[in-house]
Amino acid sequence: MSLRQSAGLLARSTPASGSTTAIRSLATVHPVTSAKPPTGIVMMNMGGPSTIPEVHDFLSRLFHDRDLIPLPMQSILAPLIARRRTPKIEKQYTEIGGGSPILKWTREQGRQMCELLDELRPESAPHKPYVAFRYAKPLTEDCLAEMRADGVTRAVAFSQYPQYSCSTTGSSLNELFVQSVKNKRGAENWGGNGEVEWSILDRWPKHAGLVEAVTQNIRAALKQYPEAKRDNVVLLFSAHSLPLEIVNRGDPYVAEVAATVYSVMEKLGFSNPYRLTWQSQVGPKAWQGPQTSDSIEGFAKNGQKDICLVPIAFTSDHIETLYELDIEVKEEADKLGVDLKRAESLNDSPIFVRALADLIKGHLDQYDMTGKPTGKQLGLRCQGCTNPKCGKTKEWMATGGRGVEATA
Ligand SMILES: C=CC1=C(C)c2cc3[nH]c(cc4nc(cc5[nH]c(cc1n2)c(C)c5CCC(=O)O)C(CCC(=O)O)=C4C)c(C)c3C=C
Ligand code: FES
Ligand SMILES: [Fe+2]
Repeated sequence: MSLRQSAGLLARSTPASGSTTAIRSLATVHPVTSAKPPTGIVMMNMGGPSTIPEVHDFLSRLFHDRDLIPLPMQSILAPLIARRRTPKIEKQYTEIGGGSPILKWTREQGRQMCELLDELRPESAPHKPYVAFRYAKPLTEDCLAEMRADGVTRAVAFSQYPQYSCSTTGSSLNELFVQSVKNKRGAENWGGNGEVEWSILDRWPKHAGLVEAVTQNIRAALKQYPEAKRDNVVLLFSAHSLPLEIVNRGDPYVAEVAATVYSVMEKLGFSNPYRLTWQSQVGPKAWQGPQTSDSIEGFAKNGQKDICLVPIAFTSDHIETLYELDIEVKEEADKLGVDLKRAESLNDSPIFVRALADLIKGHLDQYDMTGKPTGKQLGLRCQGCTNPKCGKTKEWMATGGRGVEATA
């Protein structure tokens, strides 16, 4: 299919369901040269260690993040936990081929998305993908430095988590705020005083292209079961769990994951029975359940032995699909006599890449029309939020980046 044909498909699809918020922030840029600077599309995600020697630093950054895991005496405990956990996690990344593929897939998704966007929306072309990972390179500060070198003056912060959690997208946005403030201070040292106009695409749990891409992967996985059994295979949607204390303070993630699942099932015409389960709990606290592995055991005991796993809260492969589901959970399922298969992750699915381009096009159109500095949903703090960083980030967004130093 040509890019133009793809663009036609996109034009017919539903407008972006993600909320669009916009901020204008002062940040450092080089003086703009005669060539038009690119529109920056900043792909925000947690990242993963691309190689085994990067595992320790990845875990160390992760356990230092108070937006994800608030620990007592964080600066003392985080390095200890990271060091203790490193050998086990190194082994897991070794078993899945020597590292996380998340950077490879993000770059590929970004490249194809921007190629499409240049055709779909010439008025904001050229579009350039930038990667801002929270715990692995390239980090937010690396991303901002690259944008500065390219002379970017307009950028979209694009969360790669379809469903919003304050522990994931919220953490990335808080980091973008912190690093942008540093960048602004850097600007004065550099003598530059350019302006980057930011807008934020923070969630897209029911986007038609996302739903269609997941649905296609489920249909392909179901084809691997004998026809006689196919319609009764249980679709077991599996998402990374959240500690209950985060759910109970009002985090929207669990509800938004459920919204994605229901949209996918609607698209499938409720062809199969299904459940939503939760995986990857870490540590002794209570987490959202039921757990994916317990669910398989329970279904097996009740005589349901045909199960298809569907990863639903992450858009590319990672340790939780390639190790936890494909190795650990699969081994358990085999012992229980369960015929367990898995729908592929979205990775470089052409429908998914078109969905990404469609999301950004809808977002840019909406921003150009409304120019609104903040979206309603992103502006609302959780009812149980006590994290001052969330307030400052949202204030920064709500004031369109003005008074950025005062709030830092
Ligand atoms: C939507 C996805 C994710 C949510 C929500 C999430 C919350 C969350 N995670 C931890 C702790 C850890 N997560 C780890 C790895 C990891 N987490 C996600 C996704 C979500 N996490 C992914 C995709 C990955 C793997 C990255 C890759 O391989 O590319 C880890 C490190 C691995 C380990 O030590 O087991 C930890 C720790 C918490 C505490 C949390 C919610 C508060
Ligand atoms: S924890 Fe949700 S806004 Fe702060
Ligand atoms: Fe996680």
